[in-house]
Amino acid sequence: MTIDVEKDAILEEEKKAREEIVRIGKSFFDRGYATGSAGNLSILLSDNKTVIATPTGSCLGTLKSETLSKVTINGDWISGDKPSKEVIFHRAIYQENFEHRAIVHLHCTYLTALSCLENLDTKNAIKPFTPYVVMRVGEIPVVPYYRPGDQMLAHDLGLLSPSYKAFLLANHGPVVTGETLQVAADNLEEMEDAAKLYFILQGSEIRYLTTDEINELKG
Ligand SMILES: O=C(CO)COP(=O)(O)O
Ligand SMILES: [Zn+2]
Repeated sequence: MTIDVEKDAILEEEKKAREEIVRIGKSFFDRGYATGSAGNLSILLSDNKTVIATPTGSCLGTLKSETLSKVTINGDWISGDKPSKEVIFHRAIYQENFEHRAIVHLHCTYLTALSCLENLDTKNAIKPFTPYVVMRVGEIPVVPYYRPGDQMLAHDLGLLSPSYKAFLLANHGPVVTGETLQVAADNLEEMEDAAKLYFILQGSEIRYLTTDEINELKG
């Protein structure tokens, strides 16, 4: 590839990433997964150095492609509005595992409710009772509570990043990764539905999947 063709491909990739963030942010907001200015989204570009992220305080329903934040994976703010205060943990997740290409963090109702329960199993927040969460994300470790934007969130998520695809921040909400932003969004929706079912099933005796059934899904 000549330098010009290469440059065009990079610009095209960045344009698509920006459009994807705007489209998926609006979809989350329109369907009630995101409210007010909570939550943040990001995509790591194929250079493994550049992250396009939602600006701090932005409403996911009204994002603008040209004002999204562009930062380096090391934390330098290149352009756009001021990045999300959680970009620090998005960067840590990418830095520790390049298989994660996009991240969704929301305060969606059921997963956030789940994150507020005492005595969660910190190794896996959703004990499997349906197959899809197991198939799509596997186990979901719980990160202890820290205030939003705290460096410790980045520290803990960075340590977990090589081994997991999704995480639950205690008393806060989910962080979900994917090989694309659409995959991360689909993973989050599957988790949100499982958390909803978990609350609907309170008071009923749940038949959890057996170890054999879970292992078969991990295949
Ligand atoms: O969800 C949020 C904090 O955890 C929102 O923060 P930002 O507006 O800085 O992205
Ligand atoms: Zn948050």
